[in-house]
Amino acid sequence: MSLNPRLVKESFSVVEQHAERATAYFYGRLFAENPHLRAMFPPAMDVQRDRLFGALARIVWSLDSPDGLDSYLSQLGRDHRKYGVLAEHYTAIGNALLATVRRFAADSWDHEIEAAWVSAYTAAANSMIRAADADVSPPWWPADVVGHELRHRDIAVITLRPAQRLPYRPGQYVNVQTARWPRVWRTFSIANAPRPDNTIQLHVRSVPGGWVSTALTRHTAVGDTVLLGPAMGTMAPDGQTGRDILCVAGGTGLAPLKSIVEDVIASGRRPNIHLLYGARTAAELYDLPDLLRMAAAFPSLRVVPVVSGDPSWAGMSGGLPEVTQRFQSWIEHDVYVCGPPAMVGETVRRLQSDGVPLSRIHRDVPHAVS
Ligand SMILES: NC(=O)C1=CN([C@@H]2O[C@H](COP(=O)(O)OP(=O)(O)OC[C@H]3O[C@@H](n4cnc5c(N)ncnc54)[C@H](O)[C@@H]3O)[C@@H](O)[C@H]2O)C=CC1
Repeated sequence: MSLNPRLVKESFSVVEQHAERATAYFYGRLFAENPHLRAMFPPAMDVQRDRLFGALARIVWSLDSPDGLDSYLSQLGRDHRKYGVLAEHYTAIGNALLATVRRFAADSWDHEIEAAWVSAYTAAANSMIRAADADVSPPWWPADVVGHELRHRDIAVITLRPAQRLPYRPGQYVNVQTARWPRVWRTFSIANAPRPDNTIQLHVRSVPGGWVSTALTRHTAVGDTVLLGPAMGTMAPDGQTGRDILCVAGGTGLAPLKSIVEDVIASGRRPNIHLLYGARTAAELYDLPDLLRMAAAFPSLRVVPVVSGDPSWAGMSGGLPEVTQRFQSWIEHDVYVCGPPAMVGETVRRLQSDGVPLSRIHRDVPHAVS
């Protein structure tokens, strides 16, 4: 059976128009046919549904880029070990997925499309299973909370010490589970470059209705334990380019960029680094004192705090996408952008229209932080 990305993409673009109903149908079908699998999922399925569809969309639209797809599937396969997923579960999931796309793309469905989906799913599942089987690291890491600072009424900087070393690259994120909400995992970026004592820091804003973010900011203290999944994500710094660096950080989107900045500094290279760090109010610039200390120690780092909604702020004011354009040209820079999705999208659009090649702009795919 050969892969036929075009047929899979065409039929998926029809299913995408009914994303919400299709994911509800998928899980309904999966649990009706395999009731024992329900216990592997969290009680509330809303975020899980979005995640499934996001991952599926990313896989389908990358079918023509085998290298990127394979590394994504390998990460996904390794990450799924923390749910206790076994090879046989992929058959149940594949059956429910096929039933779902068949139903929602019914008008154009035929044997050829069915064969294209079966072969794409089989290849994807095999990549995930292979990566999971080959992984000798733990499926998850218990980590002690060794520091908890509430820096703003709903933003905490939390320091964790995993029981075993958790390997990661700067710019990556981890899934986190708290004792308060078993089986509910949410992603947060690691905010520091790897340290000799293995501690990692997370920047967490509690969002309305956010189970894990609220548990971490309001109901977690030094001495508690959380669980961490393996590190994921592709926004790693490219040490080879020798170019200067621009980082544009919105709110707690600062976390992965701080890790990248620390890593560049630790590498001994001294490119000029501009870090534009934006918040709505001055009080929400929760990490500014620390960033200013870093800038004082490393003159090649320039930190510019930017506030978008506080008339009493005497420093640079405005929205990050527009403020980014007030400086010199960034055409020769490597650029990293992280923060609320709309801010990231608009900043990238403006940089691109100013002539910064997309290949030098790094952003990670959005992930649920709640
Ligand atoms: N905590 C973490 O580890 C990570 C968080 N993120 C994401 O970063 C974001 C941080 O959110 P908050 O701290 O609540 O940020 P926020 O809503 O307080 O905004 C931070 C900055 O982004 C700007 N901004 C917000 N919405 C905008 C829009 N529509 N257009 C242009 N600019 C806009 C604001 O003006 C401000 O400068 C979340 O979306 C989160 O998912 C991303 C990666 C890691």
